[in-house]
Amino acid sequence: MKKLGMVGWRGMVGSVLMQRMQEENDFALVESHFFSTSSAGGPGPKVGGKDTPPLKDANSIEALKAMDVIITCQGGDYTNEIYPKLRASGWDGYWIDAASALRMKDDAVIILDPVNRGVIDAALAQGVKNYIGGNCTNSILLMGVGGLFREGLVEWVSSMTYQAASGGGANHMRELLKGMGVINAAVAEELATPASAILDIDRKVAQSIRSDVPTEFFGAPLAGGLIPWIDSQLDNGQSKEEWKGQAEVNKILGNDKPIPVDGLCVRIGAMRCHSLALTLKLKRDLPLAEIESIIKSGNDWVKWVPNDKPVTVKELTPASITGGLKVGVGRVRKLNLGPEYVSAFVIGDQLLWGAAEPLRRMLRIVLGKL
Ligand SMILES: NC(=O)C1=CN([C@@H]2O[C@H](COP(=O)(O)OP(=O)(O)OC[C@H]3O[C@@H](n4cnc5c(N)ncnc54)[C@H](OP(=O)(O)O)[C@@H]3O)[C@@H](O)[C@H]2O)C=CC1
Ligand SMILES: N[C@@H](CC(=O)OP(=O)(O)O)C(=O)O
Repeated sequence: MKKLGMVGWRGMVGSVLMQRMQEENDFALVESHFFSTSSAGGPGPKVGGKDTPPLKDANSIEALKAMDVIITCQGGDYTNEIYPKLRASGWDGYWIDAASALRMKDDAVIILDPVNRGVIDAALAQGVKNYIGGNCTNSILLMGVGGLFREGLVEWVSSMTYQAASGGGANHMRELLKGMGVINAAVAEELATPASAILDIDRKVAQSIRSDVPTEFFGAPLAGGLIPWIDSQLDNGQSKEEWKGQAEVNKILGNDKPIPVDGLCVRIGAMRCHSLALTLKLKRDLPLAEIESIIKSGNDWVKWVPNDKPVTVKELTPASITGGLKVGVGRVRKLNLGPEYVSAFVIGDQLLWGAAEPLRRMLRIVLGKL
């Protein structure tokens, strides 16, 4: 049995990964070893109802070297610190990583197997050993409308995003909820009094958002608002998150000639569903029915939502999508811009296909079980 080292398994992404691996019985396929950066020697997690050996030191190159496969959700700082030392020590195992640190390296593949299994298989055949999960927004984009890319139909795509708090991490999710509570508390009395004036409520809410909603993690109030910037600022005016769109989508697809992908990335007050409002310029004027069938054929997780109001407001929402593997695709229609211009709204749980799911599937691919 191959030895699997799990690093970062108790963080937010790692916990979702652990849950999925237990659901799919992945641990039965490997001899698993759990690592920690902070509590080596402490008790390991229960897997399949059984205890695991004490935690190993995630900073020990010797301990890591004994693994055949390492999956890490520990973050980019850990990868930057440990990965080069591990390779320099002669380790030749498979490194499967949720962090962005190695994504654009020449010796790494961005993994999203329902979309780029061919790219992954070719890399495995060439002996590539580094397999990195994609940026959540781009993985959801491709899980949603990957069929159109597969058919070579996309000339360019503009992607305007609505990204959940979980993309920042657990503390960001907590900050959003605290902020919601602060706003509610500021007007609780008025809300309990039906006759109270709505403009008085609105004034108090605005005051509360400006002064009292916590901003420690997001740097600006998110509850009751939005933040039109995600990640750092680049010299060309893009945010880093926006830059990743074109860079990662084309690397995932293995394109020699890049398809332009760009748009604005916006943080909103959803918990863990990222959404994207897309404008796609297609290379041809296709009937809507054909576009629908190509999108549906993209992969088994596409949840097609017809462009009708009642079903859209019920099914194409975070409330419907959160916690599941289905990626909703709807609001597909021709735009006034011309017959090749098509809109789509894509929504997915960013901790599943956006983070954890491609990692556990890559383990199975390495093991020859998928
Ligand atoms: N958040 C996201 O949406 C996405 C994140 N990623 C990547 O995954 C990385 C990990 O992200 P995320 O899971 O959000 O990070 P977390 O902050 O939740 O977890 C990272 C590590 O923090 C340590 N830790 C310290 N205190 C606690 C605690 N109270 N509870 C749990 N863990 C604790 C754990 O390490 P230890 O056990 O060693 O102490 C844990 O593995 C990111 O840096 C990013 O590179 C990728 C895609 C999406
Ligand atoms: N940046 C994403 C989350 C994330 O972790 O992305 P990446 O894996 O590319 O660093 C967000 O905030 O929604």
